[in-house]
Amino acid sequence: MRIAFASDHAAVELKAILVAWAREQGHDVADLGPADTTSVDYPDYGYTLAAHVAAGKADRGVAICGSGIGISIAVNRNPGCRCALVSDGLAARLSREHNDANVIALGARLIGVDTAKDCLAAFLTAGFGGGRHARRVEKLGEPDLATDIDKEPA
Ligand SMILES: O=C(CO)[C@H](O)[C@H](O)[C@H](O)COP(=O)(O)O
Repeated sequence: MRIAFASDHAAVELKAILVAWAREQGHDVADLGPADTTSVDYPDYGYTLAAHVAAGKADRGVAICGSGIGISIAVNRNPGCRCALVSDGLAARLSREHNDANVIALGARLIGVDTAKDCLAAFLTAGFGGGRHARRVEKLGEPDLATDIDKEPA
């Protein structure tokens, strides 16, 4: 699988560990940076990753910052991405089965390496469940609905 990784300065170390792990598993990995721990802004790297995934250059994306929050918000600004902030393997699996997430976000300051690997392994192996979940994911592809003040819940 083609997997793209990006982070901010807070997560360079965890990113390097996960990149190496993913390569060991035989995946085709792109590390979109940053390369060192010089302070950077998570939107810059989140947007780069989101554009990469939305353009079809990677099948899945992994976005990491200190908490995972900022970079997940950045990635979700791209309508071609469904980014799930996860902190355990079950949430990562559900992000695939129920939400067809194509990006996960991790908080390097909040979870340990083993948990991060659990999240990544589940994210890479679980499939989308379809059915009722497909109807809901389709609605996520209509961002205009989120700003329609007259819209009643279905
Ligand atoms: O976006 C975040 C919080 O929502 C991330 O945790 C960032 O990595 C964090 O804000 C960076 O903080 P720093 O004090 O500049 O290292």
